[in-house]
Parts: sequence; C-alpha cells; structure tokens
Amino acid sequence: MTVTFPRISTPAGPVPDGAAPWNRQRHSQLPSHRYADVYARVEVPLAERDWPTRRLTAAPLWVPVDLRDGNQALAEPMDPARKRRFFELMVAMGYKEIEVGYPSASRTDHDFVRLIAETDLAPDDVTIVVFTPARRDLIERTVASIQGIRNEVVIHLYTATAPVWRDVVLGRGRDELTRLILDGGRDVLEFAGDLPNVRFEFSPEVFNLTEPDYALEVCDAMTALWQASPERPVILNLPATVEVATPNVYADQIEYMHKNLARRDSVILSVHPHNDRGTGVACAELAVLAGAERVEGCLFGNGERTGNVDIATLALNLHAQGVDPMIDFSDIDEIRRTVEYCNRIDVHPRHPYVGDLVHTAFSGTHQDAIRKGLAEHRARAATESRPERDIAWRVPYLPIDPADLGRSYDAVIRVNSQSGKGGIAYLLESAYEVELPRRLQIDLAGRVQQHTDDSGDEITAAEIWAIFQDSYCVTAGDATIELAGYETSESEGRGRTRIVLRARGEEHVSSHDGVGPVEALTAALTALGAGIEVLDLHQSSIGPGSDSDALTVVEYRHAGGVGWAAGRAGSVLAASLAAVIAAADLAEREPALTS
Ligand SMILES: CC(=O)SCCNC(=O)CCNC(=O)[C@H](O)C(C)(C)COP(=O)(O)OP(=O)(O)OC[C@H]1O[C@@H](n2cnc3c(N)ncnc32)[C@H](O)[C@@H]1OP(=O)(O)O
Ligand SMILES: CC(C)C(=O)C(=O)O
Ligand SMILES: [Mg+2]
Repeated sequence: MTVTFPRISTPAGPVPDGAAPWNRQRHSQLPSHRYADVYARVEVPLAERDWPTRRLTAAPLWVPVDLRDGNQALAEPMDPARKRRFFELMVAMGYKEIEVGYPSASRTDHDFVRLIAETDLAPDDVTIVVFTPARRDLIERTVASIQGIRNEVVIHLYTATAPVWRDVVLGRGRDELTRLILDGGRDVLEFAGDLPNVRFEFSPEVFNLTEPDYALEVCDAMTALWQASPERPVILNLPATVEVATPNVYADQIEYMHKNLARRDSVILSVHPHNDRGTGVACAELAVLAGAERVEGCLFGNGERTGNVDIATLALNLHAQGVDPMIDFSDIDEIRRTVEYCNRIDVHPRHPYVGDLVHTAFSGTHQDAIRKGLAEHRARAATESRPERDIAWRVPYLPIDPADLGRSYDAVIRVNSQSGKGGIAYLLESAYEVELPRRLQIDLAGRVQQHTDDSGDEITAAEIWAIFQDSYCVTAGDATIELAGYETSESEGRGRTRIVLRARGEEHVSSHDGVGPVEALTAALTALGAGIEVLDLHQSSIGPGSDSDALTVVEYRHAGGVGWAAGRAGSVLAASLAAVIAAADLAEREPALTS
C-alpha cells in the first residue's frame, strides 16, 4: 500500500543566513513571521536576578483549582456528585486551600458552595476560595453564596490587565480599567468586608503580558484598598493565563513583583501558570525560586487548552528531590481514578509519575540496569537491616521508588522486541521465582526476540514461560526417549543406579556402580547411541515455599553442538534426570536448533 502525505512537502527554501555547514535544515512553509517574541510584546524588567541561584527547599501552599479553572474547561462540567467526590479527594490528600467554584456562573457551582455552607463537608482547617469577575451583580451573588460558611473563605476577584484584553475585550484604557477593578474591589468590601472569616485575592488576568509598571500599580492599589496587613494578608495571584514565554521570563516577572510590591509582608504572592508551551511546571518551579509562596493549578494538569500547571507533578518533583510536598500521593492510582472519573478525561500513559507506563522499561539496557539496581537495593536493605522502603533510592532509570506511590514492581519491566535478556529474566524471576543461568538467559532471549520480532507485540511472563517450556522441556507424550524408571541402592558401600529407558517401543535396562544418578543416566543414554555430555547443571525451584517444584536446567554438548534442556519435577533428583533425558531428546530431534 502506498501512503501519501499530500499537504506536507520537504522544505526547499534557500540556505538560511548563518547556517552551519553541518545543518541542512531549510526554511519551512510556516508563517512564523506572524508571531512576535515575548520581548516585543511586554517589557521584561529585571536586570539583576536572584532566582537562578536559589534552591527549592520547601513546599509552597498548593491551591487546587480543578473545581473552577479545571471545571470551566470541561466539555461536560462536573455534576454535584463529581464535584463532591473531587473535593473529598483533595481534602483527603491534605490540601488546605481549595478553589471550589465560580458561584455566579452556574447552579451547580452555586449549590456546591451552599453544600459546604450547610454541611460539614469541609473540615475546619480548609480554606474555601470562590471566584468572581469584577462585576457588581456577580460579586453580590458570590458573597450571598458563602453566607453561613464557618471556614475561612477567600473571595478571588479577577480582571484581565494585558493590552490586547484592555483594547479588544474590555474596551478600556489603563486608567479606566483601574477604576473598574477598584470598583470591583470596593464592591467586595461593601458586601463582605465585615465578614471576619473572609480574606481577599486579586488576579490581574494575563499578568504575564501586562506591562510590569501597570501590574504593580493595580496590585498595589488593590492591597491599599483592601488594607492588606500581616494579620489579614491579601493574595496577589499573578497568572500566566496563556503561556507565551520561556520559564525564565516568567521568573523574572515574578521576581520583579516580589521585589517591588508595596506591603510585601502583607501579601501572599501566588502564581497560576498555564501550560500552552508545555512548560507550565518549569514556570511554577522558577516562579517559586523567584519569590512565589502559593501555587494554583490542577491535579494532572487539566484546564483551559493545554491545561493548568500540574500540581501533582510539581509536588512529586519536590518529593524526588528529597523535599516533603506536604500532600499525600501514597495511592496515586486511586487519585488518578477519581480525577479521571470527575473530569471524564483519561490521564496519558506517559504523564509524569502517574501514567501507566512511567515506571516501565521496555528497552533491554534499561531493564538490565533496573534489575541490577533493584537487586542491589534489596541487598543493601538486608545488609543495613532496614526496610527497603526506608533506605536511599538509587535504582537507575527510576527517578523515584514506585512503591512510594502505592505501585508495585510488577510493571517495572515489560518485554517486547526492544528488550534483552535482563528484562526476560526479571519477568521470570518476578512471576515464577525462577533464576536462570546467564548463558541460558542469552539463549532464551534469542528465542523470545524471534517471537517478538515476528509478532511485533509485547510478550507476557506466561508467554515467555511457554517459550521456555517449548524450547527446553520435553513432555512425556512427545518424547522419543523416556526414562521409564530408576532406582538407587547401596551395595558394598558403593552407590548403584538402575536405569530403565524406553526408546522406539523397546525397554533398555542397565545398572551403574559408583556413579551418581545423573552420570548413570548419561551412561545409559550413551549405550543407547543417544549420548550427551552434561557441561553445566543448575538446580532451582519454581515459586516459593517447600512444596514448590524443582527445576533443573542443563547445558549439554552433543554431536550437533551445545544446547540447553530443562526438567521439572517434585524432587531435585527427578528434575535433574528429566533435564538430562530432555537434553538427549532435543539433541536427537533438533540438532541444528540447539547448536
Ligand atoms: C482566565 C479565566 O479563567 S477567567 C474565568 C473564565 N471562566 C468563565 O467564564 C466561566 C464562568 N463564566 C460564566 O458563566 C459567564 O461568563 C458569566 C456568568 C460570568 C458572565 O456571563 P455573561 O454575563 O453572559 O457575560 P459573558 O460571558 O459574555 O462575559 C463577557 C462580559 O464580561 C466582561 N468581563 C469579562 N471578564 C471580566 C472581569 N474579570 N471583570 C469584569 N468584567 C468582565 C466582558 O467585558 C464582557 O462584557 P460586555 O458584555 O459588556 O462586553
Ligand atoms: C486566575 C484566573 C484569572 C485564571 O484562571 C487565569 O488567569 O488563568
Ligand atoms: Mg487559569
């Protein structure tokens, strides 16, 4: 079948100015000239910056906005049951400040706030945030919705401040917009200023494209109006409503505000990155280095367009650096199931920390390293007499221990055509507790590779085990030579083994003195013209416990070359004899394969 890509053609423009001779890329057809870089759109004020040399040493205050910003981005906004389930999850995880909705937007949002007011759904130590635009009627409705809530409440007022929004959306110049915002601030004070449990938050929406002096002017005006004080601090939340720049630019913008805001000790500096460029997490992390103390975002990054910043990734990034995120992720799969149910959006299998595949290696050298790393981890725990969950984690390719998140090691290694012997051995060890010698691992890996190359699919432990059995074991019905019986006895201080072989319908009985049963069997086979030389014999068991089967694998030489065979039985001796018989049988039937 011919596949054509009619709308894509190889760029064939002139060599770009200054291109290095080793770079043969050409100009594309994309009209990139239509877009201006961030420096042309907004002044980035900072000349001297402290954030690059700072370190993340403590968790900021996390504020999940899934029930508002995440919810407003859903094709089907959450129904009351979903909102409640999500809220309960956040409380259980340890979030202490939660934006619960936009009460003037919809009945569901309003009723959910009322539910909080009228029940004990929200523990006393959880602050409830409600969101409103700077419109008097909507502010009034918002304040009405929070009546009776005993918890601390934050009223979050927002208005866009960036030039395009001023010109195109709101139709107001800077001064006019400041008046609108202050009017909104005054309305908030009029309706809620006397409520002792209420604090205020202001967001200059699209802060990241707002002139820094204007952002500062509006924010300072709001903290003055609301009389921000250390006892009643005001939250100034500085959103990258649409992410437009590299994270260092956002960090500069935040540090500028951090250093220049009035009443800084009465301001909780908050950030709210979105993820349009895919760098929302980096923006939040650099913003915290730059002075932010509070981060708004969504669990696993739901939200408008490409989403809000993912506060689960942010928290677990801290965990992976040895900093307690102060939020419980010990059952991440349960958290994911709840979030998927509430949002009706699946989490991507590659999503950091939570995706189905993020603790899984398919590739051979990674598997080899992980298998060795896990073995080293177990051994070190035993040497130090400490629990595996407690000692330092240094398993290659796994940034954190999946067990921290309630995950098992079952999916850490999965096998396909990119895998190698280490991964295959790991699967057999995990599923059957079978340890194979290294050279047999290499032989088995070749057979598994042939299978996965043919199928193109992943292969399970059970399928690998089936390949193992097909390749190295001989079942009674298929055998060309059978061990019909054996007996060991003692005569005049010497061991004697009686062997009964059945081949081509005939029985052959022989007795062997002074040798062990395995040697006796190889001698009997040689007498029958089916001789093999046992080069190596490896005994182990299948599965744990005393009632597990014994497994013996032998490496043998025969006329056609060297091969492997295996026997499984209730006793070590029976398994060893079965392995030797299997070797003779395989040598007879498949000399080419085993060479
Ligand atoms: C970045 C963010 O996430 S902002 C939050 C966005 N979230 C939402 O919009 C979800 C909930 N929203 C809603 O349910 C509705 O938009 C409502 C109830 C708030 C308002 O609905 P409507 O009254 O029908 O107005 P509409 O949705 O068209 O909003 C646009 C109007 O609000 C004005 N406006 C927009 N934002 C603000 C603001 N923050 N402060 C004051 N006015 C604003 C616009 O200028 C426009 O005014 P105009 O009609 O005079 O031109
Ligand atoms: C905080 C508000 C205004 C917001 O969601 C945003 O700007 O993205
Ligand atoms: Mg937002």
